[in-house]
Formats: sequence, C-alpha cells, structure tokens
Amino acid sequence: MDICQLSHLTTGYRTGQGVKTISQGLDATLPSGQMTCLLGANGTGKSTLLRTICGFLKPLCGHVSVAGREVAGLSAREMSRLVAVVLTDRVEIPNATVTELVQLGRSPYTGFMGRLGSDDVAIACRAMQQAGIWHKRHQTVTSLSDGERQKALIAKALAQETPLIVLDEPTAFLDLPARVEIMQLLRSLCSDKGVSILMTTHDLDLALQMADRLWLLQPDRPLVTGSPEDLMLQDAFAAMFAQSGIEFDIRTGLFQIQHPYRHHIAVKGHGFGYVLLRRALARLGIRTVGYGGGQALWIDIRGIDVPEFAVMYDAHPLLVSPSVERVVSQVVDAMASMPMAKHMNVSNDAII
Ligand SMILES: Nc1ncnc2c1ncn2[C@@H]1O[C@H](COP(=O)(O)OP(=O)(O)OP(=O)(O)O)[C@@H](O)[C@H]1O
Repeated sequence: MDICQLSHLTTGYRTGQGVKTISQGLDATLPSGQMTCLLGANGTGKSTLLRTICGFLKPLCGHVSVAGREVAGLSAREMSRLVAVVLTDRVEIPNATVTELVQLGRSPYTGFMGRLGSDDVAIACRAMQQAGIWHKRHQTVTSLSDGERQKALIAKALAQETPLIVLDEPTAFLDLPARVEIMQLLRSLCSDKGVSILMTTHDLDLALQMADRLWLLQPDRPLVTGSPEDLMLQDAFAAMFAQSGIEFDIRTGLFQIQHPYRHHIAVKGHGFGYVLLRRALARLGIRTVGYGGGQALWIDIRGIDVPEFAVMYDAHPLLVSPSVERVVSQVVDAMASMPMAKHMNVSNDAII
C-alpha cells in the first residue's frame, strides 16, 4: 500500500505579484514502510514539494493524498496525526530540554490545555530510546551537537506516532559517521516500526546505498521514481547531472567529478593500484588509457595486492615506487619535458 500519492501536482507560491510555479505535472507514489530520498539540484523545488505534501503550501494544481486522504481537505490537527515534519531550519522552543521537545510531539493528541497523560509520557520516553537520545534527555536542546539535535527532532517526530515522517535535509551539517548514523536510524524506523520516510538530501552516495526508493526532481521534467538500482540501469542520473560537472560511474555505483582532461598516459595493469592511480592522475587532468605497446611514456603496475608502479620511458624505468604521489609527480615532470604531441589530444577511443 502507498502512504502518499501525488497526481498531476503543480507546486509553487502565490505571491503579491501573482503565481510562481516551481514544479508541475508531478506524479508519484510513496510506498508504506520504506525510506524514500528526494534528490535534485539546489533550487529545483524539493523543499517546496515537501511543504506541499505536509500541507503547509496548497497545490497550485493537482492532488496530494496521505493515507488515502486529500491533504487539501484536512485540518492542521488531522494532518499532524498523519505526517510528522522535521525541518532543519525550524526554531524550537528556547531553553527546552530534550524531553520537553520530544513531548511536544504528543500535542496532536493532548487536550486543550496540552496536559500529558501517563501514556504520552511513556510514548515520548520510548521515542527518545528509539532515536538513541535517551541519555541526553535532561539536557537543553541548544547544548546538543548537530547530530544529537537531529536525533532529538527525530524522537519528537516518532512521539507524534504518524505513519509518515518527512525530513528536509536531516543530514545537513553532519560529519560522515553522524550522517550514516542518522540514515541508519531512519532505515531502522522503517524496517522495525513500519514508518514511511520521505527525506530530501544532497548526500547522493549515501542515498544510493541506503534508500529503498528515490524521487529525482529535475526542472521541467516529470518526477523520476524507482529503486536506486533500477534508476542506475535506466541511466537516470546522467540526465539529472548533465552539464553539472558530475557523472555517474555505473561500474562503481558512485558519482564522480568530471575532470577536464588535457593529457593522457598509458597504463598497464589493473586492480586497486590502478583505481588509485587513475584518481590521482584525473585530478591533474591526465586521463589513463590502455597500454598498447607503442607509447613512449607509460606506467606499469606490478603486483595486485601490494602494487608497485614503474614509470617507463622508452623501455627504461624512470622511477619504481609504491607511492602514488611520487609516481604522479614523476609523470608530470616527464610530460613537461616531452614533446607535446606525445601526450596531448586525448582520444576517447582509447579510454579504459
Ligand atoms: N516563499 C517563497 N516564495 C516564492 N518563491 C519561493 C519561496 N520559497 C522558495 N521559493 C523559490 O522556490 C524555488 C525552489 O526552492 P526550494 O527551496 O523548494 O528548492 P530546493 O530544491 O529545496 O533547494 P535546496 O536544495 O537549495 O534546498 C527557488 O527558486 C526559491 O527561490
């Protein structure tokens, strides 16, 4: 079953100057109990789409439904029982402790006075434990690290007990271990608690490894949706990052910088040593091509598990070293003293 559905949705803003359309013709479904990452370049309208799904913005056209109910027809209270929202830029109550913040998640269920029952207190405690922030429950939110604050906000969303949690860039400002920890926490909420998650992120590699599904938002194009692997097979990322200096490497499943190549060098060998050498040379605008026997300057990779590199010139080694840095430096020196024609004019045919 799908927890959320977009049909022919147009998002945008009604401003004093008129209507500003951001995205149009969006069709997508969000399967229950899965983690979906919404990806797109800066300014493509990810946050605008999230705000529309959460009911903060009215669709300019088309429909959004959550748990089978049209969002436009729901009150704020009804929405708060269906969707919990974690926004990075939202200012929470100053001086609140973690416990007080998380207990705010119970407000859709508390009465007019907002008084918590024993069930509410227990649910908030459980949410803090599940989000891994229980040990900080007495601390003020402002005294937390960025990663801990994110966990506290996730605990508040959990305490809200909604079938859908929407997060806008929950991994922004976090270092890699903290980003991975937050993504793993969100994944475990999907698999252990059956929560559905929709989040935006600029963490492409993490999203590819952790998300069940991706939504790719691009200007003036339909929303592309699917599992990361199916989207790789469809080459969906190439179009998304065309002309952006990033390319998707189908061999590694990772995004790579598109280096402007000015030179090339022949390399004989493969394995981890080759991968590292190729990276280091690419940074300097030198593309590796296959060794065909005719090149004057080339690199011979000897050994697979413990690679050693020989920089060869006219069949003689200029340098033999296990250090990629030294080898690259030797190649640059050799190229500087070689006739230009020998290493310019990169040929696409020869690329390995
Ligand atoms: N309140 C607003 N009124 C009018 N236009 C707005 C408003 N908020 C955002 N926009 C515009 O909507 C467009 C999309 O912004 P949005 O924040 O949704 O993009 P985004 O994909 O989330 O970007 P980022 O990755 O940088 O966070 C931008 O051109 C932005 O200027």
